[in-house]
Amino acid sequence: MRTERVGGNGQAERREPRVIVGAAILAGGRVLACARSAPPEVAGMYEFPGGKVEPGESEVAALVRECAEELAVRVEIGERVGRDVRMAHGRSVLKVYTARLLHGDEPRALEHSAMRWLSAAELDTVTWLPADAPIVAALRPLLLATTP
Ligand SMILES: Nc1nc2c([nH]c(=O)n2[C@H]2C[C@H](O)[C@@H](COP(=O)(O)OP(=O)(O)OP(=O)(O)O)O2)c(=O)[nH]1
Repeated sequence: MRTERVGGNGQAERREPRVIVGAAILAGGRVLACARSAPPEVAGMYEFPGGKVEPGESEVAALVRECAEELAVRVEIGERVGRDVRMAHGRSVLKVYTARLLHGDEPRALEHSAMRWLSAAELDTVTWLPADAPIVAALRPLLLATTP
């Protein structure tokens, strides 16, 4: 996917959208949802832990790094969940992967204001960031299939 913008020389430049990765951490038929603490417009809304992929970094490496930074956990990254979600008029794209906790690690909300483990039936009990809607929809059958 590419977006166009007009550069300083007045010509259209093409640039790849910024990739944002999110981890749908699954355990016991539940997924970990994390409440953003900032910025104010989205504070309290839920998301998947993650963030921007840095230049030269793989999506999996970015997820492993973000989960360590935000939750102090080690994770194994699994398959994609849902589709690519275009955000910010195509300037960025959200990609979510399943993940599982390793070595008995327990997430701690180092950067989020709250965390909740949600079952399929509880997915709609929090307000997700708008871009996450198609991912949450794709997660529902996955959670139902893995409910213990
Ligand atoms: N991590 C994450 N970000 C999401 C989700 N849904 C969604 O719209 N976003 C948006 C919110 C932010 O605008 C952007 C992620 O940016 P961020 O600020 O969290 O990224 P980052 O951790 O790399 O932060 P920074 O280093 O730039 O401060 O993507 C989601 O489920 N998870």
